[in-house]
Amino acid sequence: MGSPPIIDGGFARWLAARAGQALTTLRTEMGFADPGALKSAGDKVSHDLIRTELARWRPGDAVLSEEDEGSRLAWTAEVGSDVVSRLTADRVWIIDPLDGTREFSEEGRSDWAVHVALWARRAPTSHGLVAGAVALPAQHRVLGTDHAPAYPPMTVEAATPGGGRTIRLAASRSRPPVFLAELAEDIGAHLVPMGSAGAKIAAVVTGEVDAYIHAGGQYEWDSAAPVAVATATGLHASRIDGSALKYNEADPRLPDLLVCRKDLASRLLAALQRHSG
Ligand SMILES: Nc1ncnc2c1ncn2[C@@H]1O[C@H](COP(=O)(O)O)[C@@H](OP(=O)(O)O)[C@H]1O
Ligand SMILES: [Mg+2]
Repeated sequence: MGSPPIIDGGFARWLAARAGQALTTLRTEMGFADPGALKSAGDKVSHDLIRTELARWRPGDAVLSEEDEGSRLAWTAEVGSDVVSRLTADRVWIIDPLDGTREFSEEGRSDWAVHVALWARRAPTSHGLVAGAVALPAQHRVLGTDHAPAYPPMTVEAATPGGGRTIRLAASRSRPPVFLAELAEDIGAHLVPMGSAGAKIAAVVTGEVDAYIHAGGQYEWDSAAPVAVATATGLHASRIDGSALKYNEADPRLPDLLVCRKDLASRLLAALQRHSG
């Protein structure tokens, strides 16, 4: 095997793709008879692969991974030195080895992903993410900041003044925000249930849906890599109150977000203000 790309964006794509291949192989080998075992094995195989490659190729960088012990804890004096090291590090890889774990364990579903993002202290962006890749192995694609996808094409109806195409809103198929059905009805939007934050943000990036709204709980690794890709593409990404998404915070909880086409952001933020309070 040759060396991976030196540039961080290319390296993130390489790493996410490799983990995605390992997950695809695992799904084939294990089958779907025991979903619990498949989920656990998937988390472990992908996490171990990513951890090993990061230790080998980026030994000086810190890592925040969903599958690390204690990763969900906010930093306090009692929490171990791993957490402290990422808070003083200049570069931190934020990893979700398997996003959409539930869907990964269901035969025929392709809405699961591998997330690899890099946060840097001296980043020019407010979210601090400088590279990222989202592998969607069952969709045979990897989206990455190294070759940021083109901005999603505007439909003919949306481009027509007064054109009233229904907004397509992606949301969690298992844990949608409690207020979302009402919000959708208010703005005449159509809900598209889907698993995995990465798969939903990828659907916004490719123009399959117009927006993704989440609230009620999530962690930095659920959105870091897909938000890096979405913002590199030029899409809007923020908290649902419009404030900036922040990564590598002492508390890794990042419970809500809005990712959407720029032209929809003010309308959706106004609707969120009416419904999410
Ligand atoms: N209320 C909640 N609290 C914590 N995590 C949540 C959550 N709702 C969604 N998530 C996480 O966000 C990711 C996407 O969720 P969903 O598929 O429902 O949209 C999943 O990541 P994992 O699959 O990595 O656990 C899920 O665990
Ligand atoms: Mg996740």
